[in-house]
Amino acid sequence: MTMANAKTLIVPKGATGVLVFADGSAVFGRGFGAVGDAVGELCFNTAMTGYQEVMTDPSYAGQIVTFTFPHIGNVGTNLDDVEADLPHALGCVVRQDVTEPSNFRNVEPFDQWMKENGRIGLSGVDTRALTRMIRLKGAPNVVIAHDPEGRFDIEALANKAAAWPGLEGMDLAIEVSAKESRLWKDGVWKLGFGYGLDEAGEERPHVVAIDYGAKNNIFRNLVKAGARVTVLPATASFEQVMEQNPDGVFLSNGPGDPAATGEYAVPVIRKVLEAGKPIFGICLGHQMLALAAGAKTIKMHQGHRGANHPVKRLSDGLVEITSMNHGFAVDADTLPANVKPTHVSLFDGSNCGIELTDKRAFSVQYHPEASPGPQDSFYLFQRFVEELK
Ligand SMILES: NC(=O)CC[C@H](N)C(=O)O
Repeated sequence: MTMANAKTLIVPKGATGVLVFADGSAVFGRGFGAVGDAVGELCFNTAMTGYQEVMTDPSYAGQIVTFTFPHIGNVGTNLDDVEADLPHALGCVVRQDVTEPSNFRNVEPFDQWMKENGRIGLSGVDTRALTRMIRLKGAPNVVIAHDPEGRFDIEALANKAAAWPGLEGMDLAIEVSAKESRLWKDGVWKLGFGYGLDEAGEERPHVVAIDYGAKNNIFRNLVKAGARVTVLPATASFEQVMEQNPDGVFLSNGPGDPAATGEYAVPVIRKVLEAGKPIFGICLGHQMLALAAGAKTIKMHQGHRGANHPVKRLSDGLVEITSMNHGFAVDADTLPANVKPTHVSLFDGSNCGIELTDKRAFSVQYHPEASPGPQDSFYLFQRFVEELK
């Protein structure tokens, strides 16, 4: 890993990719995937598996992911491990070069998949050193660039990184959300019985999900727990939500600053609460519920991204091993009297769950659908769907 100042920088021989920081420092390596450059926030993920799920999680919009696990791409890409149709992370930084895929499920090599989807990769980087740097200084704004000829104007790229306003104050949900309402069918078909009906032919409880950048596996889990799901765009009005005749409302995960998305989402959620409809939120959805209840969210120093985050359930002390991906958090000190904290991170004590004491609404900061535990947190989907029956 080479770091130097933009003015004195010489691109090392053989370097075809680079990460450029706003202060002009740079990390060189080998580019893969798409050619070009992209600007965003650099964050690290410590998960040892699931790179395709990470790359396709819409909550990574506006971000470049550096993986601490060295072997990324070695099982290629497939049609199952996707949280959305496209990768949403802008790019990724990895230790080892991407090798030929070796897996029976592989349909396309990782580097080719990245290229086809316009996503930039950088390999040959000491990603653990990069991670330590982020831990020390916080998540930086960077440009990732790939040029097979190794021609990089570092100063121009540094200026681009410096000019990017950063995730704070940025609403990205609006960009990645579904544009139209639709029925969620995938999981129901896979379970082998008709849409809307359960095994006994009974109507399933109807969950109306507000999509701020939802991961597909959340809907699969709602269906698995016994619900049928209608997905609405992030900007859906209270009237549009109620038109669907929901038994309950789900608030999805999503990218960007929750406070920015909250500007249009919170008034809708408050009305849903007043109407007495049960609510369940995950990640950004958790932050939305907290904001609607009157709490505040804050930007974290480095965020939580990985698949082994221990979370304590306060009701009985049970510890769940969870998957996380968030760079903002609900400020526990701002929770109003009618909001009870239900879960807490054992890494840093930050809030990981809430419940409203005067309404049927609860939410978690982590991802119960991602199942690293593996099933530690599925009870949340069951609890919500039972509530609706
Ligand atoms: N996964 C998510 O929903 C992330 C929520 C929010 N964008 C954050 O970074 O905190």
